[in-house]
Amino acid sequence: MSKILVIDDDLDICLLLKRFLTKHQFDVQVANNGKDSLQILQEFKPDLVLTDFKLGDMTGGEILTKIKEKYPHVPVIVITGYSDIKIAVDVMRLGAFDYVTKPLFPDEILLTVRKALEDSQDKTTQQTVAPVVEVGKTEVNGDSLAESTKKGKTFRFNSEYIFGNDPASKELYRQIDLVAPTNYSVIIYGESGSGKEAIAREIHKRSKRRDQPFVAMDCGAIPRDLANSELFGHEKGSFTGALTTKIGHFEQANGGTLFLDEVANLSYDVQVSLLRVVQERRVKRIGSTKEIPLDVRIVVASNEKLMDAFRQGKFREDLFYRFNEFSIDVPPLRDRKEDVMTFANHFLLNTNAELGKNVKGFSDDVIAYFMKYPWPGNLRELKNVIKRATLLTDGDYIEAITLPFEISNYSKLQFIDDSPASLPIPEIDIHPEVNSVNALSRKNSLKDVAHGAEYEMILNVLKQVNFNKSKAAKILDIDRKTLYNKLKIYNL
Ligand SMILES: Nc1ncnc2c1ncn2[C@@H]1O[C@H](COP(=O)(O)OP(=O)(O)OP(=O)(O)O)[C@@H](O)[C@H]1O
Repeated sequence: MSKILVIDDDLDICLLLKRFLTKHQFDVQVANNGKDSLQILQEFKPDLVLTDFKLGDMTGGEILTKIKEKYPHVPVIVITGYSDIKIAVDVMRLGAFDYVTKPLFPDEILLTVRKALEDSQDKTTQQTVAPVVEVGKTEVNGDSLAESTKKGKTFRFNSEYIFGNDPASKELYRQIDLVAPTNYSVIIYGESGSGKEAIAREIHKRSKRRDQPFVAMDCGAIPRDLANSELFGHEKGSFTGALTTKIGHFEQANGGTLFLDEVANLSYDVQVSLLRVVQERRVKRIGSTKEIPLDVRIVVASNEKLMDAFRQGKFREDLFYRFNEFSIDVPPLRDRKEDVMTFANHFLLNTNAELGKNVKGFSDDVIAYFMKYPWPGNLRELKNVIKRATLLTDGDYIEAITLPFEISNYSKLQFIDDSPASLPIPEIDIHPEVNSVNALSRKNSLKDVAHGAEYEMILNVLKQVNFNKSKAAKILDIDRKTLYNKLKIYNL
């Protein structure tokens, strides 16, 4: 039975999550603040942590960093506020496995929890990903999918790679095709969630090493003092706390590919050791004199250009040149607009299979919103939006009401007015429980019209004063507290 630690300062949420997860055969403990959670972590040794981003005594970033310092292999799922996509991007950078947004939906939580546990198991057994499943470019064949699900053919969520049609994507895949069969080291640059790890796996799958292990290490999430032993391994008793012998990632990846995500985060000392291992193609576990010959292809990823990092003295120049045999720039999703619906359909297909649903596609409004929105969290954000929307959809098509506020109101939230002709904007859904399908039936009530006018007024004033809340409250002739309450209600 997998063990889960739930951290939230809201006792009701803790209770609900505990009940729900226990019902699904998990062993659950809860903590209501950061300090207690660290204590429970040590004693309970959970397989997974589900934590709210805002705790009374610590921020989500702090708690995440602390967990990752001590328990780098424990996947952490962060619960974020409804429209906190920037926070979501940040927590992913800090090493969260995934994030779920409020309001919480049990099925979504369960899906993410299962995926995280499955993924961490995969990592410990060092298996490579499931084979690529070819899917149609823009159409979702719900029936055949439901059929295959019925027949018990399993589609692993998140595990299939698809190719887009945007010229930027075509160029990207041409480069993958070129470099994959070689033994070159590769640097993959791209924003968070843009698909760097997916590309590294694809390179591995298309190489002669495909039957050997693919090992991924998130250098951003590993604390400095653990990085050496994670990479190179250690012998039992070689330092305090080395209770057993550990095989490092290099050895685990021997014959295959080692993927170092966020490589610029490795400390300078670790970079020195890394360079030695890469040059000599031999590794020694910490505390051992035995040299183990290596045949490992290295693929690294970084958010920032390594050339800049070495110019700033953060990254070793010689290591940069070792890795830079080939480099790939992954375009952000907003720069490959032609692919948005290809990926959307792909994620819908997968989510349908996961949930045993048969949602056929997207309404025209949704497609228009998707094309307009800049997707700061890239493919990861798109995937999460679709997971949630599919869950909320009872009909055949995903409707705008199931989208997060910041997507369905994106144009309204911009300073520049968009032409209404270019994007049909339905009424703003003013309720925090925007995802609730019931909200649809309330759209024409007098109360909603009043709320709508209030919302517009507040938003306009906020824009005028560049979102300075004190000034806005003054102009609106309300006190700051009232303004804050209204911002909360309107999810602004
Ligand atoms: N070509 C693709 N086809 C299908 N799914 C994809 C593709 N590329 C990325 N994804 C999915 O998008 C999500 C984000 O991708 P990935 O983890 O590779 O991004 P990343 O750039 O490595 O993120 P980070 O910078 O946070 O490490 C994953 O769930 C991944 O499965």
